[in-house]
Formats: sequence, C-alpha cells, structure tokens
Amino acid sequence: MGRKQFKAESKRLLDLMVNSIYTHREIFLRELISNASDAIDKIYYKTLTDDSLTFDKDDYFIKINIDKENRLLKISDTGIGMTKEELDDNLGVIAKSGSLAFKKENELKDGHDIIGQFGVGFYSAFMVADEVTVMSKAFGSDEAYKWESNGIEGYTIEPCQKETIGTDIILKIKENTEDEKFDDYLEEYRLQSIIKKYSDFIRYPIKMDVTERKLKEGSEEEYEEYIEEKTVNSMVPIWKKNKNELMKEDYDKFYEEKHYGFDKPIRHIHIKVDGAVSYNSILFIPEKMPYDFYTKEYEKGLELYANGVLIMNKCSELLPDYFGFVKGIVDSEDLSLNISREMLQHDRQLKLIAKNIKNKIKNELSNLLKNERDQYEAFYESFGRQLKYGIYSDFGSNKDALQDLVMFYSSKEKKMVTLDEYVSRMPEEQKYIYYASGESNERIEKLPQTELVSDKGYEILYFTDDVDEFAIRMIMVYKDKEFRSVSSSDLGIEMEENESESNLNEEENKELFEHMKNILSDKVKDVRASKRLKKHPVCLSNDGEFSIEMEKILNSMPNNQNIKADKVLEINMNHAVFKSLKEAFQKDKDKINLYTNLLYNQALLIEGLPINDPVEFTNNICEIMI
Ligand SMILES: Nc1ncnc2c1ncn2[C@@H]1O[C@H](COP(=O)(O)OP(=O)(O)OP(=O)(O)O)[C@@H](O)[C@H]1O
Repeated sequence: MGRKQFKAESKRLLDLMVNSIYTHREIFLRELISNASDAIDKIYYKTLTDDSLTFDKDDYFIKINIDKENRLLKISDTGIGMTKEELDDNLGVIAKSGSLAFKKENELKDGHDIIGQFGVGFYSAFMVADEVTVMSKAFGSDEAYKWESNGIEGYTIEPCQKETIGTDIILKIKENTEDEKFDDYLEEYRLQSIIKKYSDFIRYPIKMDVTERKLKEGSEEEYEEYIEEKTVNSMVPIWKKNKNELMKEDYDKFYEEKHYGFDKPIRHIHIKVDGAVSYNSILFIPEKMPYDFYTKEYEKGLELYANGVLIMNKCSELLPDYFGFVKGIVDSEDLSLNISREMLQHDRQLKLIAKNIKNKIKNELSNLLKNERDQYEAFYESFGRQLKYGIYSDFGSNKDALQDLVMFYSSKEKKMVTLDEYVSRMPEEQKYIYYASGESNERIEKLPQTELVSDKGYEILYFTDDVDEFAIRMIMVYKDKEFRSVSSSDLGIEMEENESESNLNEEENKELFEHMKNILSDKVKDVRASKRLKKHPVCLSNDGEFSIEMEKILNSMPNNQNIKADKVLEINMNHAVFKSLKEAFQKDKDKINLYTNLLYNQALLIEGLPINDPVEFTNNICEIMI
C-alpha cells in the first residue's frame, strides 16, 4: 500500500504537535495509555454481551517497554486492536470525539492550550517522537497490520506479524535538542512518575520492567541490579480513596481525564454512603455549559459502576432532568453486574441512590448560593434555565426543591436576586411579587407597563427566558405572596386620590373607548383608561389566563396552538395624545380611525409583537405628516 496523506485538519494539528514548544509534552503518555485502556474496555464490553467469551482480569494489561539503545518506547495493550480499515480511519483523521468538538469552537487559535488542558489523543505521540509505528491485531481477525508515520509525509499501512490481539504503539523518541531533553522519556523513573501523575486510576495494570537493586548473594555491601516487572499504577479509583487523601487538583484532574468538560468544575461532591444502600460517588457541577447542552444530542447521566466495574456510561436514571448538567460517577457494591437497562429503571437500590444524589446536589447548590455568590451566579448563567425548566416540568412537583435556587434580574438591585431576597425586602403594603417579561433587561426597562409599579418604589423581577413565566405559574405563591405581571389588569395597587377623578373621566369618555374598541374589533378585548401609565401614551395589558408573553412563546412552538391573550389597549388620559383623540372623536371620524390604529400598532411594537400590516402602518404615519 502506498503512502497516504493525512486529512487536512489532522495535518494542521499534527504540525502543531511536531512543532510544539509546549512544556507538558509528557501528556502524550497519558493519551496513549487512555486509548489503551479504552481498547481493553471494549473487549470487556464484548464479554458482557457475548456468553461464549469470558473476561479474565489477568489477561488484560498495558505494558511499557523501553529500548534505550534504539531510542524506542513501546506501549502495548491487550485491548480490542484495530483492523486495517480502522487503522486508516482512526489514525488518518484527527480524533472524532472531544478534541474535535473543542477544536471547532476555538478553531485552533491557541493550540498550546488544547494540548495542555485536554490532550489531543493519539497525535500527541508526535510531540516526543520522530516516528510512530502502530502494530495491531483486531479481535476476531487473523491478520495484523502496521501503520507507520513520521507525522509529516503521511502514513503507510502494511501487513505485519503479531501473535496476540491488541496494539503496540512504538515511538522513536526524538534526539535531545538544546532546549529539550527527550532522553527523559526513555528513563524508567521519569516514565513511572508520569504514569503515577496522570494514569494512576486506570483500571488495568500498567506494567513496566523496573530495575531494582539487591545485595549480592553472600555479600554484605555489594549490590546487584535486577529487572522486575512491576505494576506502576495503584488502580484504586479516586472515588474509593479517602477524601482527606485528595486535593482539589486531584478532582479537577479526574474531571479533565474523564473529558467531563473543557472547563474546571465549580464544585465537586464526594459521597460515601453506607446504609440501606452503599455507594461511593463523585459528582461535579460544571461552570460552563457544554456546547450541545440545549440540543437533543446531549445525554445526561452518570457513569455507573458495580463494585469498581463499569456497567454503564451514562445512567440517566441517576439524575433528574433539571440536574442533567451534573457529571460524575456512582459505584455501588449493591448493584448486579449484569443488570440491564430495563431492570435498572425499576431497581430499588438505584432509586434510593438517585434520590440521595438529588438531595446532595440541591444542598450543594444552596450552599454555593449562600457562601459563594459569584460562583453561583456563574453557574446560574449556564444552567439557571435548566432549574427553571425543572420547576415547570412534571406539573410543578419539584418546585419546592428548586424555587430557592432560581434567580431573576431585579429592577432595583440591578443584579440577580433570589425570590427570598425579593420577599424579604417587600414593603408591608406591597401585595404581590411583580415581574415583567420581555426579550432583554434593556427592553423590559423601557416598558411603559412598569411605570406605576416602579413609581411606587416596588421592585420588579425581569423575565427574559421563555420558561420564566411558565415556571412562576407553577410556583404560584412564594412565602404567601402571589406573583403578578406588571401587564396584568389588576396590579393590586391602591390608587391615589386622583383615581376617582380618572374614573369619572373614564365614565365621561366611555363612548370614545367603546368606539375605539369597535374600530379594533376582535384585536382587543377592551380599550380602557390606564391607571399604570405615567409618561407613555399607550400600552397593552392582559385580562385572562395567558399573558402576551406566553402567547408569543406558545405560538412560536412547532405545534402552534394559536393561543391568544386577552389584550386590553390602555390609554393614558393624562397624555397630550388623549386630547387629540378626543378632538378627533368629536370632529373627524376618519382621523379617530387612523389614530386608533396607530396607537394599537405602537402598543404592539412596544410589546415586541409583529404588526399585522406594516405597510399600512407606515402609510398611516405618512398620512399624519402631510
Ligand atoms: N491502543 C488502541 N487500541 C485500539 N484502538 C485505538 C488505540 N489507540 C487509538 N485507537 C483508536 O483510534 C481512535 C483515535 O484515537 P485518538 O486518541 O486520536 O482519539 P480519541 O481517543 O477517540 O479521542 P480523545 O483522545 O480526544 O478523547 C480512537 O477513538 C480508537 O478508536
């Protein structure tokens, strides 16, 4: 087979590797060991589903060999191996998983960062090697193949001799340069410490021939060296260690190794429970939202182990949807190894664990909110929406658990506040918790409907997420206080003495309002004198069950239900425009028609609703200009 070229994107990454001046070249070993361990996992999975196979732990290991003379470092595994096609597919293109997604986001702007933080898989071998040879024999195949490349001029694949199933990765370590001592990667001691540092939790033994010294037989002072095969990693998974043996860095490292995210977790929760059900768990609350979090591709779930053996990659039963952002693992000795997905759903032990985990996460978030507000806000920025969905879903059955974790932007504080903070500041006479819905804080700030409530000095919560109003409707009452939209017809605010006057005026102008209502016919339910407007001439409010914001959201959904809010056009009788309206009503029927339509369309625009006929609207404006 002739020489093949790397795919374009792989080539860029390769160049980056080969020319990397990055000081953490050592991570190449972590990457190769992690691939080896994945390959053994794959064989292990096969044995779970195929009765004719058995998994004998002793047969599965990773071996590191050093050949100093020839500058070769070999990493062998007894994993699933690769066929000729797989060698071509997998090693000819850049890793399809984590790193690629990350690469897309960042377009390799800063390659060093990628290498440092996440590793780039197999290609990292070229950071330390001039030449990489992969010899592999796939499970179920009689032939073995050799993939070879110097990283620059493409690669070749040809048949080779290999007795056992698995893969050998052979690195021809680079010569030392002025700045870098590549010899390090041929030193037993150095390699051992790299393995300890990055790959200590790998579940399979990482073996290495280690030079030891012992007293020569018969001598009391003369030593001799001998070679012994040793397992370098402790294999004790982090979750089985004691919390006091572990530092924050250890958890962060685990998070990174597991590819849970490209961020650093905001919090980790290490749980050890012995009781009705026993389990260990490490959970992480990420800071940043995964790029696919709000897509249907995102799969929530925790890794599930039965006594140290992985049985499921993403066990979704362990997390409620609203905590779907949590990453981590659960290991329980009370679970059976051969448990199927269907059985899991009904497993009593698993349900207990899930319940317990849910409470732990909730408590951790409450503590974070209480003690580290900045961090909580960063978290909330990413996942707050999810918590609000949690309140709304399942007919509000989780609202008690979640209502103290949600926050909204406050008109008065100009920052995010909790419901508890809002209520604790409410003046005695204030009846309701007020909110206003809109596209953004800036737009809500300008809504005429907020005038009266703001003038009263009351705080308003800004709802900018689609789900906000729906979630609040589920809560209904918080600490004995009902929620009320600033657009609702009854704001529960006692009117000042001028109210009676305006009532009188309203009575006086009944005919005018009636007329306007007829002009607008089925577009509005009513036209009324406004009690909430101060400076603005007009606004829309609503009477019935659905708010205008809800109408917008529901009608933008795929299964458009054609929901209509009962809209009321409110007119500010203290505004100069009202005088013109009155005059027009008395003298010029065409004009009142024109004004009414103009005002209605203005109110729609303020609400962010589309106007029915924009051409007519602009023509109307022109008409009053000439
Ligand atoms: N030792 C191995 N045994 C079997 N297959 C391997 C081995 N090393 C690599 N592969 C295959 O090559 C693919 C590419 O490896 P690479 O390390 O570049 O990416 P990855 O492991 O998929 O992704 P990432 O390292 O970003 O998580 C792997 O997904 C795997 O299928």
